[in-house]
Amino acid sequence: MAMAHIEVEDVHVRFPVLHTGHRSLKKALVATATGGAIMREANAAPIVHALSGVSVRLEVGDRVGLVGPNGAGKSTLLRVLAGIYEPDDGHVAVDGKIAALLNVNLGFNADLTGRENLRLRGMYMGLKGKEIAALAPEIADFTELGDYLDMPVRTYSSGMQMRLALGMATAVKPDILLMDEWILAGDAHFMEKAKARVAAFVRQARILVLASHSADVIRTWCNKALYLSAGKVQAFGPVEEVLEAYADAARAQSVTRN
Ligand SMILES: Nc1ncnc2c1ncn2[C@@H]1O[C@H](COP(=O)(O)OP(=O)(O)OP(=O)(O)O)[C@@H](O)[C@H]1O
Repeated sequence: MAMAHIEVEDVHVRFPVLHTGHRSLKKALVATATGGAIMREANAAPIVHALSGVSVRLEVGDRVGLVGPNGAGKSTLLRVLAGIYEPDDGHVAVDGKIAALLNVNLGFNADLTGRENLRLRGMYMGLKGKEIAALAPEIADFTELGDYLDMPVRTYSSGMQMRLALGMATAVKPDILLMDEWILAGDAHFMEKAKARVAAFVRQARILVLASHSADVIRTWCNKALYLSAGKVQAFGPVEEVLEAYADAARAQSVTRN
């Protein structure tokens, strides 16, 4: 059986905040309580330190919920794992076939049709033309997109794009699945139909990384949790322990604020 693992070593991601009016923006950013640490240098644009020395190793069987306040770095970490962002410093090694269901235009090329996007994504995942062609009817059936499959993706609603992404990802059975929780909240009819398939698909992944603000979602799908705050790992371990650490920190912060 194919092994899968993820090794993240001292990863840093920084975003320069480019804006013509960055002097006043700088003040506004520094005043915010949440989000990555903001660094200021004289006469330079501020830099958001979205991930700041993140290290973690994930093995087969790890189903990890990413938790933390807004701006903690959860989406950034998912994008680094998906290869969408390169770390500014540090290393990421990923072994295994990855599928990323992230809410960033879902990685589609808006000018290509649904079918063309499926082909591209299949190739990106290392499938051969014949394998993609063999999957196509099942995906078409699952997505219920009908003639829309031959229309450019820019004509799709966000729900339709979600169906297309989900149809493709669930057909290819990735070793490693990276998800935002939004995917678990589609329109009622479609999710009713998709539920069994999504559940089976999430379970078959050898490693799952799921960002969510819902403790219930984390408890349902995960066996570990990683608590990020200001781009740093605050806790990593069994779900209940980490959720407790996060809840304690949130309580402490609300006491300090009041
Ligand atoms: N493209 C970008 N340009 C500039 N700053 C960014 C960019 N993407 C993220 N950031 C900043 O990086 C930090 C981490 O953001 P990220 O989206 O990873 O947080 P998150 O934990 O996913 O938040 P949420 O729970 O609100 O979705 C934040 O301070 C955010 O403002």
